[in-house]
Amino acid sequence: MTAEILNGKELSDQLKIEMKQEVEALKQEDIHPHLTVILVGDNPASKSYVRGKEKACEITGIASDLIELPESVSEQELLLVIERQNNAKEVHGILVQLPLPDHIDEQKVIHAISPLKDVDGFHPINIGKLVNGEETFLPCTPFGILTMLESKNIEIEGKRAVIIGRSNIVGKPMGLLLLERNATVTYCHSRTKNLREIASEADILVVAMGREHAVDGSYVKEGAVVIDVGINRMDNGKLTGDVEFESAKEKASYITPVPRGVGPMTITMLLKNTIKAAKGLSEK
Ligand SMILES: NC(=O)C1=CN([C@@H]2O[C@H](COP(=O)(O)OP(=O)(O)OC[C@H]3O[C@@H](n4cnc5c(N)ncnc54)[C@H](OP(=O)(O)O)[C@@H]3O)[C@@H](O)[C@H]2O)C=CC1
Ligand SMILES: Nc1nc(=O)c2c([nH]1)NC[C@@H]1CN(c3ccc(C(=O)N[C@@H](CCC(=O)O)C(=O)O)cc3)C=[N+]21
Repeated sequence: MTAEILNGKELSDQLKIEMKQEVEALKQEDIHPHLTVILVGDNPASKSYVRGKEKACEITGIASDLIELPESVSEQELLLVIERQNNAKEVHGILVQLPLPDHIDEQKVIHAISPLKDVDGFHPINIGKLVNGEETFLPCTPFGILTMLESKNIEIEGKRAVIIGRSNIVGKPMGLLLLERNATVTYCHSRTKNLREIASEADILVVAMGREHAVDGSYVKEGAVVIDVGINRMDNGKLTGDVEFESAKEKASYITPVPRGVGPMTITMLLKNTIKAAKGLSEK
């Protein structure tokens, strides 16, 4: 089998056209969706993601502010900046770009963001809702992956899903979302034994390890759906995933490329959550 490529860039572009119309309609009702992105330090990768987010906001007509703080900013000062955004009526969504410098407690910062403006879906209240299967802001990367699966009518119910990676922002919420949709979910991580054996039982294999080409075709069951979340910069400057694309493609039914796979969908779901926040707050 040779896989069909799940083009996240193309799907993102389509969704952005729909969102642009939705934003225009909201503006008629005097609701102006507005996202604030807070960037600490000048990590080049973070800067590049943030630029992507600003561009996507511009395309869809969402207002975006970027607050850049120096690497040396104190935790207290950052918390104050967040508090101000929590209280700013015109701001619907707040995103603090991760990772943060070592002297700042990431969890403390995530706790400080109003759950109503937590468009990343990282606040413990929103994670709790996700665990309970209640309506909430879905974390953008898993939400984007789900949207890609749905766009191809890929069945989830009853399927065996294997997630490699258990981070709070990707692996864990991904498993919860698939479980909610009645998949049988297995989490793998760095202490997992027989990774290849477990992975090759998956109907849906999600790889979020942050290790260039750690998974190749020998980990993929014939006909499986392979989702590559990894973003790794190679020595030649190009981006590549956690999956060795060529050999995995020969066995999969669907596969996401890197770049132009999951990454663009993550940003698009951020916009979706911002629109949702704008609608929610306006109802109050
Ligand atoms: N496309 C997108 O939109 C996004 C892409 N990313 C990318 O996805 C990747 C993962 O990100 P993130 O979840 O934040 O990463 P983390 O580094 O937080 O987590 C990596 C996970 O992979 C596991 N892992 C590492 N090595 C192995 C191994 N040899 N065998 C099995 N499991 C292993 C770790 O296990 P343990 O817990 O035991 O340490 C951990 O759970 C990165 O490349 C990141 O850049 C991230 C966010 C969004
Ligand atoms: N609070 C917070 N929320 C996040 O959602 C968040 C974060 N912090 N920190 C870092 C990770 C990573 N992430 C990506 C977003 C888009 C692409 C993306 O668009 N990638 C393009 C390539 C972009 C390029 O060429 O540089 C692609 O895969 O095609 C990748 C990765 C969001 N993250």
